[in-house]
Amino acid sequence: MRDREIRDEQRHLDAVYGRLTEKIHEAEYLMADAARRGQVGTPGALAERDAQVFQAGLHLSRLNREFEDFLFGRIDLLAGKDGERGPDGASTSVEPADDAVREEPDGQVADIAETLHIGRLGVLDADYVPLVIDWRAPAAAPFYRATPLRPGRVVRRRVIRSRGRRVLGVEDDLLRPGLRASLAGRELPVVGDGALLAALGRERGHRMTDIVASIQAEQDEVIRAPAGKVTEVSGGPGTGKTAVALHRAAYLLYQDRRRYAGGILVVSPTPLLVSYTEGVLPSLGEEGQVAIRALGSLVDGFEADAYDEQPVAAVKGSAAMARLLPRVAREATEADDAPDRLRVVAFGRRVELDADALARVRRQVLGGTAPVNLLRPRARRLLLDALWERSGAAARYPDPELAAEARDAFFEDIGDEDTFREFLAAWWPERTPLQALLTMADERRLARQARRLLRPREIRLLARSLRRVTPDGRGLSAHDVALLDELRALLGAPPKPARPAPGGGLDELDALAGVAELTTYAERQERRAERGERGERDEERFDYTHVIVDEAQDLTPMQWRMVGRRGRQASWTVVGDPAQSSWTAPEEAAAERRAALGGRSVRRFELTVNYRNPAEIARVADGVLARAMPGARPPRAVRSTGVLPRYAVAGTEEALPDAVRAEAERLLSEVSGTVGVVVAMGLRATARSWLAGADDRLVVLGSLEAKGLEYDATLVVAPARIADESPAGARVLYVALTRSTQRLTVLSGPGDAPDEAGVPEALRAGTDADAAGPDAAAVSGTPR
Ligand SMILES: Nc1ncnc2c1ncn2[C@@H]1O[C@H](COP(=O)(O)OP(=O)(O)OP(=O)(O)O)[C@@H](O)[C@H]1O
Repeated sequence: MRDREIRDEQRHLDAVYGRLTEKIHEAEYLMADAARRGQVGTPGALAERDAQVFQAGLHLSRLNREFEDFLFGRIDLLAGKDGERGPDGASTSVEPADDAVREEPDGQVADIAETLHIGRLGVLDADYVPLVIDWRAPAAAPFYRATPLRPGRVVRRRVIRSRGRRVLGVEDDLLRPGLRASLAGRELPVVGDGALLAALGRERGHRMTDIVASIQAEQDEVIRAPAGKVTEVSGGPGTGKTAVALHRAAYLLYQDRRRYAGGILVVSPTPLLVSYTEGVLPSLGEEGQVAIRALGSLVDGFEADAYDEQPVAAVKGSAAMARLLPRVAREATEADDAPDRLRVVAFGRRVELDADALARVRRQVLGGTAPVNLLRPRARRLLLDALWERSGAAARYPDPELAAEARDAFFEDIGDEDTFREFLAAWWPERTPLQALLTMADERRLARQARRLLRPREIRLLARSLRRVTPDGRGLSAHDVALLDELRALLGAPPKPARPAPGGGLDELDALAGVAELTTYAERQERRAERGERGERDEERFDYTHVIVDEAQDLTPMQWRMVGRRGRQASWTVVGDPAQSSWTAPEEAAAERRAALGGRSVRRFELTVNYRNPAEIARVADGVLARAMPGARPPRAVRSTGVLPRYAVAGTEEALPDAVRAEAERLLSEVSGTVGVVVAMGLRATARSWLAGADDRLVVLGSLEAKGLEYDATLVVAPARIADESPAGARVLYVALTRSTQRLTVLSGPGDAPDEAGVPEALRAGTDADAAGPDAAAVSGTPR
């Protein structure tokens, strides 16, 4: 029966590829036709050509891609209630018709009225009959949502596994097990079980894969939630928050491409998580439509390449910085070598402003409300005012009209003089955010500015950490980047250098027709890079239509402010888990988060199933969670492997390197996929040197870098050092323990106080809290 069913699906897939081949030929014809039009040369024809090339090119690149599993699902449905059909050719009703199921003496019977195949893109045959329904289309929703409790019209759900053009296998679920259904006169067959579990057990690589074939009902609710306002998703580790957020981006694009194309920003905590996840959207057919950026690369022109230790991070991320930075920005114009005297010649006499007079004018200028760099015209005017005053000329013109005329002439003459202009440029220089940030490395100056905002120790830490930043922006941390963004807003953009007149074809088209609509985000990025090479700066984007924040529990107040600036008009999807937060002042962050989301109403979802960790590993992590966040209810692990975590001990500091190597080797031999070695941030570089030259399936990570990632096997080294590294250390340890899909080894070092079974103290304590029972409080990895 299995072979017959596979042959049936193969026939369908052949028909789909047949149709795709026709579409590819159509698209190629359109491309060739567009090229001919290109020779006409009028702007209108060019714009039309560009649109056509864009559409055809998009189509071609999607169709030509040999998707591993272009077609992955099928649902067999009862007749629908209203019998209406939607634009994709499928019936729209979710509920079965009243007479769809017949009662017979030996039970319920029904005929399958409609069969839909679900895939990565929709494909219609030449008669507009759907061969494949796009997974994001409303008609595909029952594939993900139907449950035996609420089956709707779905009788059988089938997951189809294929490679290239070959169907390899099928797995069925019966949603109405009591019903005898027939399809084309034959009883509906059911093959295999466990499509989800098969997906979860597969080996992991260094890139995340999509989950379209096995999205679960609670996840589907989030993916398809209406886009208005704020969609907030909480859930413990491994519940699919990141996966769901990315699939939601693809769904929004499908829903309203005009609105969202190129306008979705995904904010990720680390560059590692960016590179881990960035393949998912292209695999869903959305190449280059979504900007995925790490917090440290959110401000154009800067790239964080350094890490702040926890006490420094705590200062830089805190809301106090939002009060300190305006002072820094205001004083950033005061250069050490600024002139302290202004001399001009007016009416044949020397007129002069001394240091005191200049200081008075500076205070007056700063009374203005514009960003600091934009106050220069005000500075010019107030300096001229002061000079006019000082010249005493006003007294010579009793008639107010004549006085005003003389004053205007004075302003014009003096204002245009080279000496005055040079003075102004030196006295009120334009400052870049980086220059302003670097002024904070001066501890004495910072101490004055930060009075009553920071403690002396905090001031010292801050100034010291900024001394590592070079004038060209190397040595910045992700926290510094948020400060730069704040300073950029406070200073205001210096006037842009005049753009060269539009030259090449595409730029010209942009200018003509606002063709941004017609080009892909990737194309625009490429051109942006080209412009960058030519030394032209593009304006940074702040007008995203949708902002997705991953690992939202970790954003500091200053980072919320930075992200908030990019989504003033946007709708939001915010996913996170407070139990994994490495940030220590949650209330402060919550206030800035509310401000960033701009008071929009919030729709909350919670994911409750852990798809990553086997139950054996989840149990160990749950113990640590109970200690890190008493009362938190962990997510439920769906599978078990029968393999318990392993505990190993290195009794001395000297024994640690060999033990790490041995345990890492052991895990490499036990799994065929990736191995992550997680150590305290302070041990990163050393641990990398211990494992230099190891198999490239192995990665060494600092605890904070492990956020969001997963490995077939994880080695957690010296847990107490991870836990002791910050006040949020126990939560960071919880993150480290929840990275594995198959195997976990915990290696105790000196200081971990392992018991005779090798279980370190940090993991033992959890069992006490376990005794309080799982229902100790109604919290599940996240507060309700
Ligand atoms: N419905 C699903 N079908 C198959 N795999 C799934 C499904 N949901 C989640 N997964 C897998 O579970 C793993 C965890 O997902 P993901 O990284 O999105 O979780 P998360 O909630 O973001 O975790 P964390 O909080 O630890 O960052 C991934 O490998 C993902 O592919």
